[in-house]
Amino acid sequence: MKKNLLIVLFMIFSVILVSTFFDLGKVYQYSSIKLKVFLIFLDIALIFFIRKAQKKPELMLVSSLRQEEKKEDSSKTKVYFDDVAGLEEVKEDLQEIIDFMKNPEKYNKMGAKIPRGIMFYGPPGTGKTLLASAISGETNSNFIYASGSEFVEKYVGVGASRIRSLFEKAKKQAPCVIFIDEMDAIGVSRSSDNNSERDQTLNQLLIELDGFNRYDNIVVIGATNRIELLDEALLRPGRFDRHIYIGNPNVRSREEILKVHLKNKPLDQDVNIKQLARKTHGMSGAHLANIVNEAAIFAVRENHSSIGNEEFNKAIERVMAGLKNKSAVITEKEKKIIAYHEAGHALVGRILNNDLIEKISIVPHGQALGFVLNASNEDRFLMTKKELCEKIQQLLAGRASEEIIFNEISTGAQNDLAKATEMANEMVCEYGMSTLGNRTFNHKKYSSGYENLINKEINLIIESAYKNAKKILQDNLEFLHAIANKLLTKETISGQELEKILKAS
Ligand SMILES: Nc1ncnc2c1ncn2[C@@H]1O[C@H](COP(=O)(O)OP(=O)(O)OP(=O)(O)O)[C@@H](O)[C@H]1O
Ligand SMILES: [Zn+2]
Repeated sequence: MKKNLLIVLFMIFSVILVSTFFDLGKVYQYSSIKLKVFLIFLDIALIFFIRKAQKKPELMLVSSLRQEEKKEDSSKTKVYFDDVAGLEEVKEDLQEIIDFMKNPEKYNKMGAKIPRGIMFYGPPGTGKTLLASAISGETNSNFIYASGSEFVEKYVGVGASRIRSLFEKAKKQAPCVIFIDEMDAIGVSRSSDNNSERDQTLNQLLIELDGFNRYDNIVVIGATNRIELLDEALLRPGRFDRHIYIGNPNVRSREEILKVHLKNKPLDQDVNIKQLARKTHGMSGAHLANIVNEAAIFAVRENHSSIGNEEFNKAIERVMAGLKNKSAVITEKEKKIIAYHEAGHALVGRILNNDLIEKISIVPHGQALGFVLNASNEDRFLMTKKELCEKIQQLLAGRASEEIIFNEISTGAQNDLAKATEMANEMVCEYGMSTLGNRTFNHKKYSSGYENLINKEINLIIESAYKNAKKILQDNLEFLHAIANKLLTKETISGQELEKILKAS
């Protein structure tokens, strides 16, 4: 505001100054040299003040704090865990922190330090901000919102001083939850480039995190879509040492989220929320909230007294059209291919018993359209040749399953093939596990005639693993169908549910 006023004054005086040189009628008949000099000085002074207003960190700090205050005002309507649908495991995980904030004496008496730095990571719009503000709601503490990008400045030291004032403010408002969204804006690995402003900001944040054990009752929550970019120092014990993944919702959670957002909205009787949840595969909570809102707007526009299926369909279409990540929009046919692909990985993995299987999912996760999560039952330092071959079989089982069921293969196995090739290459070139003998083939320290032989060995390992995986699946086809069908209806299956399917079929 102040800067704009200065600019307007500058322009007015400049116009008067210029006009004094052209003796425009009687108005300026007194335009003496003195007046001209006075106006020139005035303009120079104004330029000086405008530049100062642009540079002055304090001014910017005040404006950023005002922004923060605005955000706080808007968050005055408290959010509770009930407003966050799904994410049951995460909420359970957070109970301990909530208990600590409610009864700090209980923990202090035992000398127990609760992890107070939490990092939420995962795709955008999945409820990270919502969850953080629900923690403040549940503990009846203040919520301080900041975004990493607010601390990114050209002028060295400004970001660091904003971090300092953020924590000072938190100390004054304790008990409170500090939420820093877009952590990657300040927390990217310091070695990646030479940016001394960002390094100073990050260092200041580390200092505050280390110092804040002394403060009472402050929880700091960071959020990022890209945890792998963050500086390791930030994720170390005592800092953001709890890392909680918040992924896209599965069909049941989507139903719950839709219900939260449809609360208090008039619906046509034939609207089926379960069906809406099925239609919105791959969408985040933010997309679902958006769909409900769009549908309500459509209904108002058409003068309906309640929201009907037609409005929901239009809203889904509109939100899907706006999606940047088109991979999130998956057709029924693709969903089926993904389900059989993941079922293939899980079944071969389970039968070979490489690792216990913790979760199978066809909910998109980053670039992957589905995934099988192995729960390693023990830390492994050694792997046998047989185990490595079995791992490759599990990797190739996704494609094998697609080939068996659809008589066709898809691009979905790209990553699996890359990993399998890498493992086979290591077996031949690093572990001496091929007919080429107990030797390595590293750093080109071998004659060029070996290149062909190495390739042949890698191909042999991969071909035989693929054949084995296919045979396992063909011998257990009923299980494959059962797992894939379950995935199509539920989208995620736990390890225990997998065991149930295998027993029942
Ligand atoms: N689990 C959920 N339950 C209810 N609403 C949800 C849920 N997840 C997301 N939403 C809706 O989506 C909106 C955006 O979510 P939020 O801002 O918390 O996402 P985010 O993970 O912080 O996103 P980003 O990574 O882009 O900052 C919320 O305000 C809410 O309306
Ligand atoms: Zn795969």
